[in-house]
Amino acid sequence: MSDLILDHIVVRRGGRAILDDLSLHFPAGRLTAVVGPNGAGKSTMLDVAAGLLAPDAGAVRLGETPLPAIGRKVLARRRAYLPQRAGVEWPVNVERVVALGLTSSLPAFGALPDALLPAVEDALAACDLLALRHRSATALSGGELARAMLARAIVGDPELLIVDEPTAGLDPRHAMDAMRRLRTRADAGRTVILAIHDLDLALNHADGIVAIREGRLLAEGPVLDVVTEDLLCTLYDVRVRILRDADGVAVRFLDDRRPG
Ligand SMILES: Nc1ncnc2c1ncn2[C@@H]1O[C@H](COP(=O)(O)OP(=O)(O)OP(=O)(O)O)[C@@H](O)[C@H]1O
Repeated sequence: MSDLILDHIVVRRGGRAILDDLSLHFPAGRLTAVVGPNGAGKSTMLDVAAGLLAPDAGAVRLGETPLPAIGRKVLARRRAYLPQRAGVEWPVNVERVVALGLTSSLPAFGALPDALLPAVEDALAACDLLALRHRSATALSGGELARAMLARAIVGDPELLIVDEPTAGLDPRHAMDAMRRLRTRADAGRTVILAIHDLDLALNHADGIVAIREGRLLAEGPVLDVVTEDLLCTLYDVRVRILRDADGVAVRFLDDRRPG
């Protein structure tokens, strides 16, 4: 199992640096939540971390090995990446969508190869999709599709799992289930990175936090050490209360502009 290291990453678009000298360390065996306001650079950073976007400067390493030195096929086996707004263009059924996380080539119709079935069954069960396995992916609700996409990302049990907003559109039970799945992968030694706006989920399930604002690192470290009301206030420009009790942590944003 390998840590993922981002070393002085710069990405420029339209004449400005959208990632500005960003250095990060994502340890193996940890679930790290990447947080920050819209446009902070989270998805861009995940694209770089996944090896899908070459930075204008800096380097990414998985363990000791620079990502570009890992062959494309090997990298596809070692890491899974679930982008924001992942979708399905073709009316293939859910179990086939999930199986495509194990192999890049699969006939559009007919039974799945036996060798793929155990892992596909596990991923379908983990994401509460067994009852939907024969449904066309183009006929799923938004949350059901998000679960199918997460199942596809986890089905191969990759060493590096990068997921962008996997709980967006999920109801509370399925969102918590999704976080628990990611937690389980991290506990099994995988390097798990997720971008997320739901701070309650992030704070209650992640080990580490990376806070990014305007393409720069604002804070990084264990959740309990790093996340404070001051940090969240600086990150989002909103007053914040962090409430703690025996059930966990909750973040309340205080709307100063609320009428009345
Ligand atoms: N191809 C591009 N050309 C110009 N600007 C871009 C391009 N891609 C992204 N950006 C800009 O880079 C910034 C970072 O975008 P990114 O998608 O990484 O943010 P994010 O933190 O994931 O935001 P969100 O929370 O809204 O998903 C944004 O201001 C975005 O408009």
